[in-house]
Amino acid sequence: MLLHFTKMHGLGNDFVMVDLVTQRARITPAHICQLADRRFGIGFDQLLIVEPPRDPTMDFRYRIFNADGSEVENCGNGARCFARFVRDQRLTHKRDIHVETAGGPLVLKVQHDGMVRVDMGRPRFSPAGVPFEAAGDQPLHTLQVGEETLSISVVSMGNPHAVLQVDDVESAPVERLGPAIEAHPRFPRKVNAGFMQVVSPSRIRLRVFERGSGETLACGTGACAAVASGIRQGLLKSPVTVELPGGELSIEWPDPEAALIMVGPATRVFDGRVVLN
Ligand SMILES: N[C@H](CCC[C@H](N)C(=O)O)C(=O)O
Repeated sequence: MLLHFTKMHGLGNDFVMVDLVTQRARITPAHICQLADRRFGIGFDQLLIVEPPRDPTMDFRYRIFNADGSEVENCGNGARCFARFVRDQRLTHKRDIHVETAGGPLVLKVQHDGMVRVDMGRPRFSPAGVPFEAAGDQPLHTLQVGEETLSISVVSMGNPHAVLQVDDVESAPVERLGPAIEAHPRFPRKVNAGFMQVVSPSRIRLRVFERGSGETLACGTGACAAVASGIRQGLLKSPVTVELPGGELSIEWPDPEAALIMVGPATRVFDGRVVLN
């Protein structure tokens, strides 16, 4: 069958968007891996599938799949692209969009300047909520990775994050430590590994080795997790500009009881049709 799709990105974190509101298709894990392949398929960091809502008070449901086919709970850059996509596809004319995700409901606002504002919900630090095997909740945990003893913070943004503070993101050993942290046995559902350099209380530089997709040019939930971790440790003060390899995000977390707010771009690249075998 032929499947219509749209290619989008949020600061270089790239997505294939599929509208299953006006199309009907059964997309299998094998299809997802085929479509993810940057030579034999289309290529993406995540596949985002838009469906009618299950909860009638919501506007849509959207499902998120990593390049390895795993379904996940939340995707910050993807949420912004989803909001732009449903308006471009004329599936809604709303600017304030309520969407169901596996990680819970999100409220998105498409601003008149084209940027998208996402209420990303509250960060959760309890190890059980990440999940991460640890005796209790604390700002920093030690994690043994081979010969190295790392000091990490753990945060759930609906999806799991480990944040490691580094002196310089450029020289951080992301290729080596990223996969080792991602698959560490103390993270029963694996984890996204963020490498955070604090530039000032209002600016960080960040690289993220994403669970199920590898290092990406940007990670929205990773930016939120890093800012929440930095504020909790007294290193940062809201609002914080997060400088990622693909560009900048603005993250606000005005107080510990509040939700994190992320504002950033969503870019449409091309529309296409793909054969699903
Ligand atoms: N790899 C992530 C999902 C995508 C998150 C990222 N692309 C973002 O913008 O938040 C995970 O397995 O939890």
